[in-house]
Amino acid sequence: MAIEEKQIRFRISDIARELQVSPQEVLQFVKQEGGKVASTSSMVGEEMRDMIFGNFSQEKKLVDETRKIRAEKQKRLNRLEEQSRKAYEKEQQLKESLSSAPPPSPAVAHVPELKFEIPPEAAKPVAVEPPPAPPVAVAPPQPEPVVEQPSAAKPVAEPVVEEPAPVAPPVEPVAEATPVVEAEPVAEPEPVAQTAEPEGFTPLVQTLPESMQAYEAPQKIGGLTVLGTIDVISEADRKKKSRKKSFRESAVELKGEFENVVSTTATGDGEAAKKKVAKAPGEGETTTAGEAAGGAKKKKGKKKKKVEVDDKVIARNIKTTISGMEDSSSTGSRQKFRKMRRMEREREYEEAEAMREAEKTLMRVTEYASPHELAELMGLTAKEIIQKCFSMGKFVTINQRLDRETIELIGLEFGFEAEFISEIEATTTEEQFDNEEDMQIRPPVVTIMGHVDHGKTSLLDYIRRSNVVAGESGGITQHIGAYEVEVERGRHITFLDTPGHEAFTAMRARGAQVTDIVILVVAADDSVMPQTIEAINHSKAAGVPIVVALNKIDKPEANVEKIKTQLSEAGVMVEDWGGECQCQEISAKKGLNIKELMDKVLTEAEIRELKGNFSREIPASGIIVESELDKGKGVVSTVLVQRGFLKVGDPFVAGNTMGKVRALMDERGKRIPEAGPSRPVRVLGFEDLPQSGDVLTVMESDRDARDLAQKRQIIKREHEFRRSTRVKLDSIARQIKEGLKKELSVIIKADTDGSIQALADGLMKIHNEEVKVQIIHQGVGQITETDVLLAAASDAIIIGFRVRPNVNAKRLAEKEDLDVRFYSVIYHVLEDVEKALEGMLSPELHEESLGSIEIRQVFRVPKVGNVGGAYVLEGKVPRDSKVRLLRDGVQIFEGQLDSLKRFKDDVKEVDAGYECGVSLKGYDDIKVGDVIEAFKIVEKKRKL
Ligand SMILES: Nc1nc2c(ncn2[C@@H]2O[C@H](COP(=O)(O)OP(=O)(O)OP(=O)(O)O)[C@@H](O)[C@H]2O)c(=O)[nH]1
Repeated sequence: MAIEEKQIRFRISDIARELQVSPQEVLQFVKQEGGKVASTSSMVGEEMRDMIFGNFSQEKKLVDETRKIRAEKQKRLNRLEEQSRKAYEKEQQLKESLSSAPPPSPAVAHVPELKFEIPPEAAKPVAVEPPPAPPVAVAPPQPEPVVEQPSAAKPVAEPVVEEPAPVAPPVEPVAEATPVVEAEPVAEPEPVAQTAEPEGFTPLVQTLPESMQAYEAPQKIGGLTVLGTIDVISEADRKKKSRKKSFRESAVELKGEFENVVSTTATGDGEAAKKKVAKAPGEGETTTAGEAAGGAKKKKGKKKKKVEVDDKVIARNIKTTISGMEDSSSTGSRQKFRKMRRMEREREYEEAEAMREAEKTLMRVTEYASPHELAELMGLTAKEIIQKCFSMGKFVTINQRLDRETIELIGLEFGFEAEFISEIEATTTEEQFDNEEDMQIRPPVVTIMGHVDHGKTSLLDYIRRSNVVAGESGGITQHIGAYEVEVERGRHITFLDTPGHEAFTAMRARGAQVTDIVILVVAADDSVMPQTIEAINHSKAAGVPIVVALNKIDKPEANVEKIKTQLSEAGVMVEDWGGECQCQEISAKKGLNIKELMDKVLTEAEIRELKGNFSREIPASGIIVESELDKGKGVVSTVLVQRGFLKVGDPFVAGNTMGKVRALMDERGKRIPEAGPSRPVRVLGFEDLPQSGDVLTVMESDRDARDLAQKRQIIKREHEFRRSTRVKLDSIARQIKEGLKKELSVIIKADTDGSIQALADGLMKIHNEEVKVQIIHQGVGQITETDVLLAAASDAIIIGFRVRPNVNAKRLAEKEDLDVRFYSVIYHVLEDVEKALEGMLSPELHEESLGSIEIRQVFRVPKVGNVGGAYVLEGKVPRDSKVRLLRDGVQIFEGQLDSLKRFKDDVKEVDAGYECGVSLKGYDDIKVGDVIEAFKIVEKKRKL
């Protein structure tokens, strides 16, 4: 256990998230696999996790693929981002270096031009003086300097230097500068420039006001755009749109600012500007602003265009790349999923086809059928069967009962596969078909379950007393095992008044599924108790929905939330907790909210659209709920009609007995002529006592009924006479080999929760390719009749770990021929199961019970210790036998008797029904009510 506790555990919901499937699905799977989990927040071990992954392998594959695609996509995005970041940084660097270093290399050519704006150098006045500027500018400098000035830079300096004071000059050069630039190549007079530069340039820059320096940047940015474009285009073709955009926007902004200044400074010379505009269309103001750029204009225009084109390309590229990635992740996976679904459907179809094919050659037959019966089933003559048997070396007569193997062989010879069914199944009248128009909504059949004292009887009593059909006096007084109540006008519910799950399971054990809905009563002032868990397990095993009734809410100590939590841990998630089970707080004693509870039951029934065949033409059928032998009336049975109408005078078979309906009575003892679907009715007229769960079927005639009943009796007798088909640990391997078993169902009863946990964990790990272990129920405490019934119904073995069955359970287990095993060492359990699955179970050490004694009084005897005044309940207890002391079915001590007396005399043994005095060797803490079980160990050879 210690080791297991250290194991890594995983939450079901986390696994589900990982697989991207519904947690409920995973929970269901874990439960199917026998995992002891209550809710999706329960934890499972590594092994179960692997099993889950195995089961949801397709989903896992899909998730992994999607994840891979996503990772790939992310990687590519990161790469893109990195590249664009680098490009952006590069641009920034360039921008900075250009704006901080005015006269550097190639672009420098333009830079000086920008300084034509020197006008502002005259600083503030500039702003005021713009108007005077134009005239001045136009007049003097325009012609001369322009022509002479070779490059933009030099002329700039010149006029400035030469005409320091006037504000206007600066403007002119700007205006001219542009044309000059265009004329650039023409310009020769370098010397001029040389002289001008040294004086004017430096100081100018230095004196430039900050604002102006800021304006320089835009100009360069004009160039920068170009630079940036080059870089961005070449390097960052996968640049992230947004970042690029922000950069471009900022550049445009700066440019805009610059243009404003320029346009305010250089106003008049529209023609030149116009020319340029014409040359570089679409640039509008930008082009006008670019006037200073002269010869660079063309280039600029071109480059601008290129930038745009490239931007589009980049945007497109990014878009395609991303959409491509999205495609592969979402559309791609969707396609895959669709493909998978299609394949799945195809597979399902193929399977169904194969099933249909197999059905054609399937022969449903009882064990020990005769050649005559086989011939009928296969559409042959009995002669053919007998001949075949002869050819196989078997000499049979027409009515001789054949064993299983022979039937299988004969079937194979004629191309049929034998499926063995019970005598009742075999003799159930042909398959019944229901016409759609005969099907009508029928009342739900409800069983109330819950722990002792949680209020089942009180609830049933209340319902019986109060919810009787309006207008009728008195409630239902007699106990008949089932009754129908009218909850509201026209809406009925049939209650199976067989509290506890014994009846429920007993019926199921006989193949009768009667209950549609289970009301699980839990006392809100108590907690979810062992029987509550049992009821949940039983309902789930039968696939019956549960409606929870949280009872005793009138009590101040009622804690509804606590119960809901415990229920969720037990695998019942109530609706307001997001589960599927409806839940109603009630007080059975005070009759609080019972109507609401009934409404919920009806809602549940509506959801399930419970329908019955209400045709009067078909032979009715029903289930025996309870039977008794009445001194005056003979056999009286409560029958729950399931199909058609049961009428007085109908001949019928019920299990192995038959009869004719002499009288029908309702729950109040009133005679009625007929009873339809979901109606419980008392039936008189049976020849013999039928068993709960037997199916009653109306036959054409008395004779038919008698024939069928006799046939069943014969088959049953043969069955009983032959071997049992119950699953046994020592024969499971054979059954696996024969393909009869695919899983070993186990019920664990143990002394403590810890033992159960350890056992369950250990057993869950045992599985091989052909078979797995499934724990269908587990609980603390002695083995009860309910456990035995559940084992019988589910064909399971019972493992008692340091616990024993009570007397009734023991009897029932013997009667049902169930394999109940007792252990006190976990390792032995696991070893036995493991070996059994491999067919290697060694000769079994079988324990034979000799008898049991109940302690009824305890005496303190000086020097001896506690001595029990006891009574032998059953068997014979020898003095020297091994014994175990049981308290409430749980083993407290195992050892030997110290003394066994009758009236102060030591005796060798005491028989059942006699009193005696006992003491145990090495243990004297005996208590009233303890049971001492005497047994011996015998070695039993393994059956094959
Ligand atoms: N206060 C209160 N007591 C209740 C309520 N329902 C039942 N009881 C009491 O709880 C006790 C047990 O109720 P039962 O109806 O006998 O319980 P049960 O589940 O049928 O018990 P078993 O038949 O022994 O399995 C009785 O004393 C009831 O009076 C309720 O709603 N409120």
